[in-house]
Order: sequence, then C-alpha cells, then structure tokens
Amino acid sequence: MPPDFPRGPLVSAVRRELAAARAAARAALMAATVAHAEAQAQRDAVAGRSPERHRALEGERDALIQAAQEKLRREAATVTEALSALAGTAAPGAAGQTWPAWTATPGVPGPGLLRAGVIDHDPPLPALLPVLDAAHLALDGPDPSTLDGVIAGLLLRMLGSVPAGGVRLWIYDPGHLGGALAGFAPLAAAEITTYVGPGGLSATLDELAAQIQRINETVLAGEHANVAAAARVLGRRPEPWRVLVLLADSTDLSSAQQAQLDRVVRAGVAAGVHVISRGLPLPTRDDVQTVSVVDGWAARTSLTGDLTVLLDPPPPAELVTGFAKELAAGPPPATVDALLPAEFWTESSARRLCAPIGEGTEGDLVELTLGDDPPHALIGGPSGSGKTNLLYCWLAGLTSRYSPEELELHLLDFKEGVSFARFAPSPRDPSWLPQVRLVGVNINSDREFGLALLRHLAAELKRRASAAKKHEATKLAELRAEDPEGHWPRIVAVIDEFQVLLGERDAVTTEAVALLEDLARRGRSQGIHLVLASQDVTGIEALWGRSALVAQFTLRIALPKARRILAETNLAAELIPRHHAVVNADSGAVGANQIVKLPDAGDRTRWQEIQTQFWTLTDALLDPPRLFDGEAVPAFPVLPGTPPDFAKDGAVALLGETIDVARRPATLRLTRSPGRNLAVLGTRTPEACAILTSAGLTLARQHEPGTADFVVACLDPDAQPAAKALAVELPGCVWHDEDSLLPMLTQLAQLDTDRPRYVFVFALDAAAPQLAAKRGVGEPTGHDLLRTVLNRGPERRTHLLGWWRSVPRLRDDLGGIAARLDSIGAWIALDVHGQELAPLSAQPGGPAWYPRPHRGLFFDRATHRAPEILIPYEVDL
Ligand SMILES: Nc1ncnc2c1ncn2[C@@H]1O[C@H](COP(=O)(O)OP(=O)(O)OP(=O)(O)O)[C@@H](O)[C@H]1O
Repeated sequence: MPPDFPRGPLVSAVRRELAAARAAARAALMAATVAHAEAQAQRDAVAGRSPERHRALEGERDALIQAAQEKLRREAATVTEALSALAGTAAPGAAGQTWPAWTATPGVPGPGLLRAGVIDHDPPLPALLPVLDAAHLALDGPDPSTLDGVIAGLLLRMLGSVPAGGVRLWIYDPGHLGGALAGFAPLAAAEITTYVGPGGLSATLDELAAQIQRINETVLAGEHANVAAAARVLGRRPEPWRVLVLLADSTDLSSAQQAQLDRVVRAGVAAGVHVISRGLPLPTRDDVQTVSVVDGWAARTSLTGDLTVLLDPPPPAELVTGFAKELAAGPPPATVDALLPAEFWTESSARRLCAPIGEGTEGDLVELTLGDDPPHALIGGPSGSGKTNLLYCWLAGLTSRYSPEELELHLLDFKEGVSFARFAPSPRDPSWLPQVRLVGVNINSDREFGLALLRHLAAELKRRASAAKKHEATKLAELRAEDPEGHWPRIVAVIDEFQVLLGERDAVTTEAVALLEDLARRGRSQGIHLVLASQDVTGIEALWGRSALVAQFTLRIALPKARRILAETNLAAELIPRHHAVVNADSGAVGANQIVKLPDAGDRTRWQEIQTQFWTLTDALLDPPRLFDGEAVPAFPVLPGTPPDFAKDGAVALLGETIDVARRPATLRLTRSPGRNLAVLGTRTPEACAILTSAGLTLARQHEPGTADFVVACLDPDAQPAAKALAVELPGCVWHDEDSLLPMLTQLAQLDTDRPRYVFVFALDAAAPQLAAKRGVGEPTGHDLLRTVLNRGPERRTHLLGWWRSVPRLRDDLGGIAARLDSIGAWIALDVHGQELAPLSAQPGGPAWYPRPHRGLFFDRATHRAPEILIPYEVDL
C-alpha cells in the first residue's frame, strides 16, 4: 500500500464493496424468486389447459431462472474480482500472502489491512482486518489456542511488513507465561518484543499510557491528528507502532488495570498504540474490531458482518522463529568504508571539521561538525551502547578527510580497555594514525593523565591566542589566512569516560574543571575542540551547578538509553534501536534530532589497512604520538653525552617520570641550601631502589670523575643487589653496610669538605637501634651524627638521599614526635597514606594521597606548590 493511502477510506471501500456484493446477490435472488412466482401463477392459471402450453410455460420459466442465475454469477464475479484486487492493494506483501508463499516485505512501507482468512464464498475472498493506525482487535471463541494461532499470524504479518523496529510488541500471557506466542521470543533480545510477566501488567499499561501522553505532547503537539498523519507530513514514521497483546480474561484485571486499559484503548490508535486481546472484551467503539470464532476455524468479524470467515491456519512454527531470529539479528551492519571519501585528505579545516558518522533515516550520510558552532561535543550512552564504536566512526570520517596538517587528535580513554591503543605504535604494529599526537590507554587509575592533557591544551590555547593577537585574528580561519606558513591544525581532544577524571573531590578535579571551563569557552575560536564521552553525565558531581560549562557542548550525541545528554523533554534516546544514535547540534533540543544508524567501525584489520593507505600519502617524517600507557614502566632516559656544568646551581637528580605530555622527569636540584636532602618513604623495595639508582646515575653524570664523592650504604639484604649495582656505577664510590655505618656517619658529620658528596642509604631505618645506642660520655649517638649530616650537610655540598620504610621511623631518626623535619626538603611517598605525611606536609592533615602500584607522590619544598605523581623509572644495570 502506498504510504499515504488513508486507511479509513479503505476500510469504508471494503465495506461498500461487500455491501454492494450482498445487495447484488439479494436483487438477483429477488428477481429469480419473482420470475419463479410469476411462472407458478401462470402455470396455475393455465392448469388444465393443453399440455403443450404447459410445457412452453415451464420452458419459459426455466430460461428466466437461468438468466437470473447467470446475471447473479456475472455480477458476483465482477465484485469478487474487484474485491480481490482491492485486497491485494490493501494487504500487500507480507500483510496478505498465504503462509506457503510468505516472506517478509519490509520495503513495503507499513501494512494496511492484515489478512486473517477468507470469506466463505465461491470463489473465496481474502478476509482482511484493519489494525495498525486503524483499530484495536478483540478476539473471542471457544478454543484459546485457535485464537492464539490467529494472533500469531497477524503479528507475523505486521512485523514482516515494516522495517525492523517499526513495530514493538508487549505480550502479556499469564496463562502460559509467554508460551502461547513463544515463536517471537528471539525478538526479546533485540528489544522488539517484551514478555510481560503475570505481575507486570500494571507497569506495562502505565508505560503505554505514558507513551501515548508523550506522543500527544511532543510528536502530535496539536499539529497532527495522529501519528499516521504526522508520518505523511514528515515523510517518515516518527514513532514505532506499539502493540499490546493480552492473552487473558477479564477476571485477571484489577479495576485500576481495567481503567488504564480503557484509557489506552480510547487514546491509543491516534498514537499508534494498539491492543489485541484474546478472551478479554474491549469497549465497543468504532475503532475496536472483533473476531468471534463460531466453530472450528469459522468466524464472524465486525468488518464482514454476517458473512462467514474461514480463518487462516496458524503460521508454521519454523516460519515464525526463523523470521524472528532474522529480524532480531538485523541486516548485516555497514562497515567503516561507508564513511570514507573517494579521495583521502582533500578537505581544509580552516572553517570547520565536518565528517559523516553513519546513515540517516533516509539513507543519506549524517555529518558531525566541529567549528565555531558547534564547538564541542558531549557523547552519552550506557556501557556497551557503542560509544567506542561511535568514536571510531567519527575518527574514520575525520582522519580520511583531513591530513595531519589540518587535524591533530588527542585521545584519552579512562575505561579499563585499550580502545585507542590501535592508533598508536606498538611492537605488533609500529604504524600509527598520522593525525594522532597523543594516546592514553590503561589510565583509569591515573586521573593525572587527563589533567596533563588539559594542561597541554591550555598551553596550546595560550600559544594560539598570542599568535592570533599578533596577527589581529579573532578566529582560526583568520589566523590561518594571516599566517599561511604557520602550522595551525584544528585540535580535537577526545576523553572517553571523562567522568573518571572528575570523579573525586580533590585538587585534580578542581584544576581539571577550571581548565575545561577555559578550554570550552575560548577553544572554539582557536580551533581546539573537546569531545567528552560518558556513561552517565548526571552522576558527575563536579559539573553540578556548572551549566555554563556544559552549555558550551552544543553538539550532543546520545546512544540508546543515554541519560541527560539531550534536553529533558527529548526522549529520543529511549526509542532508538541498537547501533543507532541521536545527533543533535542544538544542545539536545527536541526539534533538532537526527537519527543515525552507525556502521560497525571496529574491525582492527581494516583500520590497519586504512592507516597504511594514509602512510602512503605522507612523505614527511612524522614523530610518533605520545603514548600514555598507565601500565607501562618508563625506561630510564638516555642521558646527554656531555655533562652540564652544575657548579653554580647544584646538580640535578632525576627521580622518575612525571605524568606529563612532554614526559618531563621529576627532578631534584641539590643546591647548597638547607634541606636539600631526599627521603624516600615506604616499603616497596624495588621502587625505592629504582628512585635512588636513577638519582645516583644522573648525579654521577654531572660531575667529571674524581670531582665528586659518592657513598652507598645498604641495611636491607633485599635491596643489596640494587645498591651494589649502583655503587659499581658511581665513580670512586665507597660502600658501607651495617658494620661500618657509624664510622661512615662520624666521618660525614665532620663536614670537612666542600666537594660535592652524595650519600645514598638504603633502608636507613633498619639501623635505628644502632644509631640510638648511647656511646661514651660526650660522644654523639649515631642519630646525632645523622641529624648533623642532614641539617648541616647541604651547605657543605653533602646531600643525603635516604630510604626509610615508614614516616614514623624517619621521625624517630630525626628526634621523635617533636622532631623538626626541615632537613628533609624533598620526599617521595610510596605505599604511605596521605595523613601519615602530615608532619612533612604544609597541608594540614597531609596531602590527599592513596598509594597506587608503581606510583610515588613527590614533593620538593623548593619548587612545588603541591605534591605531584611520579612514576619510578625502570633502570637496567
Ligand atoms: N554500529 C555497530 N554495529 C555493530 N556492532 C556494534 C556497533 N556499535 C557497537 N557495536 C558492538 O557492540 C559492542 C559494544 O560497543 P562499544 O565497545 O563501542 O560500546 P561502549 O559504549 O564503548 O561500551 P563500554 O563503555 O562498555 O566499553 C562491541 O562489541 C561493538 O563491536
């Protein structure tokens, strides 16, 4: 049936034709009866006359009867033919085919009438029922299983006549717990069918009533009489049909349920919500059709009146399940290739970035734009809804259109996965996506990586803003026009699961929000675009009350069941099927929805091929992107060949890597100021050893051999191999152990030299009993000596870099509870909690720090406002 064929007139036409057929039959019969009566009268009148006359009259009578019957046959045949043709148009394809020939015909837009059987007539006529957009249906009869078979047939016809997802079913079957229509079960997984349990009817009726109300308010909105009319105006169906199948009897319904059902019946048809009930009478209304089984498969329907309808047998079970499985699986998804242009890297990003992400409802490609408006995007969808795939789609569209000169990508993924790892070089595949400048993977417990990216972008924003000022440009397009030789690509920073970054009430969140605010506000004109994806934006406490920040993200993309990505009244995300998204460039306003079907863009092999193709287009030697890998241990850096001259400012120890885009090392400058010592705190031996070793190796490189003294002492057998290995690397190093510790401290405490001297002590706290022991009268204890070295050493260029396994032990070594810890100007905490660091911290109660594997918290009083995270290097000696 053509989409704009109005169903009401069609039903009337069928009614008219049936009435005409009946009238013609009655008239012909009447004529024959009259002829017969006349002939009879004539025969009586001439009774007794001549037998010839009698025979002639009989012949005349038979001829008249035959002619009347012939006329009846002719007229009936014409009407039958017309009705059959009409039936073919009214119930095309899947709506009308008999079961042996039945196939789904989703290309036929929307079923008109549905075939239920044939009218008992010679020749038989299809008996059709109006349902979708026309009526509800109440079936009754002696045998429920017959009716269930009829319902199964009607449902199959409906589902097979519309595109996947065009009809949604709710099946309430308290008697058989869904068994009566079990063939449709595969559709449950695809969310096309919902089986309503015995206790679920009220909720289902409420849900449908709410849907009707929503459709009235937001879809019909006083402009359309019903969804069918809206569909004609829009050229597409804005809402699926919803069909509630009730396999119940009236005693199953409470009065509240009955009242709600009456409401649904009353208002449902206009909203495309229909009820098909078996055994449960529906109110008598024009838009309630009935089917009453009289005997076996013979029935009367409200449309065919007193003509008997012989109902079709139920569709074969394998036909139903086969179809349901196919429908649930859906057509094979499109691939990433659907998003690639005929020619790569031909677009300019001067004004905007524009790339398709999938197919719209009309089969056209839907594009996402980032530029002055909309500048930033917010993507939402629960876990598994396809956010990563959506990002892949977008990245495929962007990277195939814009060369690395036009586009730079920064990709961070805070979930426990490595979705972006494929875009960075790896031992398996050393190539990378040329536009990608930074990739973050396995960073879910290191929110600082997110902060590092935002700081990096803020610095870039500043650089661009000052270039723009210099060129008197107000936006990127102008800057590029004024400075054609400059490298001003648009930057897109994607942060997947960004709620992790803002997940704590701490300094990281505070700084991240401030940076986001600045980038969101000023990034638009400087070509820096943020794409933030999250499972649930509502849960992000840090964004509460920051509507100005969220408002900058005018491009919203909602995956199925996404919450609060679109405007509150915009419920489109609730309705879209799997692998679809709602794209809305107007902050989620109802009128701006575009529904997109997303291709499956996850195929790794295909991505590798695409990446290889990109590489053939670039002859420049691109630097590989920076890879933040939370699980990787940074390698000890290759140090420069010529040692710098540190005579004036003091040598610098490298202690590990900071979490920073530029891989900045954590440094400690050992000047002649008080407190220039280091305490490493905690029980993680390998990490403590790695830190002291890194420091030792780097300090040694900054002095010509023989111009500095190195001392290594170790009091923990587990640390001895590392300590010994370090001692071997340090020129002229003097080794000490437990036995020689006191003489060592005695000698150091004399402070009789100004030569640079670096003292590395592993597990110093293990010597506490020895250091505390009283010695001869007037003789300082080991602790006294240690304190002298720490307090007075730096001024004489003697620096102690020690490892204590707990803060209290450090404190005990420095004088107990009331000890001053000024001599420890820098510290690194490993498995030590923030509050334990209170004595060493300017922050009351200590810094917010919960130990994490292979991370340290580093604070240098001379350079830090707040402590920073450090990752110990892997040092291979
Ligand atoms: N358009 C699509 N076509 C086919 N398969 C898809 C599509 N979108 C997603 N998928 C598949 O669905 C699964 C979940 O998708 P994806 O990983 O993108 O979801 P997500 O929202 O990022 O999930 P999570 O947050 O749990 O990682 C994947 O197996 C993916 O291949």
